[in-house]
Amino acid sequence: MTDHHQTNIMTLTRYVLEEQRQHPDATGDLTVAMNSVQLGCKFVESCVRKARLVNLVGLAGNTNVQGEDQKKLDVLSNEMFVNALKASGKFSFMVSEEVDDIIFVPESLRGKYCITFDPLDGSSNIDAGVNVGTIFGIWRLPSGPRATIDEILVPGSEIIAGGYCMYGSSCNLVLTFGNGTVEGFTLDPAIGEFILTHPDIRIPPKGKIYSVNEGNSMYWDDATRSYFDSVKYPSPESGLKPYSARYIGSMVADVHRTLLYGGVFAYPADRKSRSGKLRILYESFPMAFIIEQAGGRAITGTQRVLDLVPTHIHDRCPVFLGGTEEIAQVEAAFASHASWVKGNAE
Ligand SMILES: O=C(COP(=O)(O)O)[C@@H](O)[C@H](O)[C@H](O)COP(=O)(O)O
Ligand SMILES: [Mg+2]
Ligand SMILES: [Mg+2]
Ligand SMILES: [Mg+2]
Repeated sequence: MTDHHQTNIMTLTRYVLEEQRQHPDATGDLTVAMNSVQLGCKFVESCVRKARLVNLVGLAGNTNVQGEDQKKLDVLSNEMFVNALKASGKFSFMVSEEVDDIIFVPESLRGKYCITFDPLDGSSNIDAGVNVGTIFGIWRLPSGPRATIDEILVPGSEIIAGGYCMYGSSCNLVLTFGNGTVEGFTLDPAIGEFILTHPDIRIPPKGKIYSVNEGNSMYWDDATRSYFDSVKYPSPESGLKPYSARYIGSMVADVHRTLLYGGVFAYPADRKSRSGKLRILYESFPMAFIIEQAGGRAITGTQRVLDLVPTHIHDRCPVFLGGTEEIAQVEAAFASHASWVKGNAE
């Protein structure tokens, strides 16, 4: 290293290659697959930066399977990811938030993985220039190119890689392969490479921030209300201070802050959205995987998120994720209001 320049840098590609070397039977397929993910993220990052200047803000004029109005950037990001991922030759099929059905890759380009992704998360924020992101999960298909959809309608714990990229004041890609570490990379726009800047991220067991759309609180169940009341109005005897509230409305940004600073992020079920809002395969599972690998927990209120088995590709689930102490308190709130939950499930 010279005075100011680090020359032995850990890029994302180098990191993935080094991971691969830990596994003597590895074929390099995951490295190639990750390169196509990186390409998609760099493309979206570049589009997000110039969106206002090149008229990439606003609606595309279509709705997706969730009934959401697609933004121009939702559509463009989706197309970029689909093309880059297909071209890698490592995926047999894909599930995207923006595409109603499974995307099957042409036979000649099929590989042993499936990828699920939310190409642009938090897209309602895009027109205001607020942080957005991409979320992805990678799955090994036991039957490889001959796999059927059943091979990803499996418990979330079978995911093999999860990550997100946040297009914010900097562009950060956070990734785990499930070996108990979560690594954070920052894009150096000068060389177009993601550089390891946040090695081995650990979520604090207890934080000071809660993150939830409180505008939905009139629809909450008693367990959810009692948990959030407990962080806002700690009993005087406890000597605890109330938590601060932070809510951006981009899951990637809210989870990223929770991962780094600690606390709790939630999108609970409520009387309006009986399964919450976040989609299991490409929002809840990858984020739950990252949070668990960083030492935290992710639950629906009553169940570990990664124990869920979706029945449809766009299924949703409630999510509470954060530090171990916060999630133990959420669990306690749901246990003590179990009768409410049971009564409503019937
Ligand atoms: O579900 C999300 C949106 O995803 P999307 O833009 O559709 O990929 C999350 O990013 C946000 O956490 C969520 O949209 C915030 O929802 P509200 O609080 O506005 O209901
Ligand atoms: Mg959407
Ligand atoms: Mg999303
Ligand atoms: Mg999206």
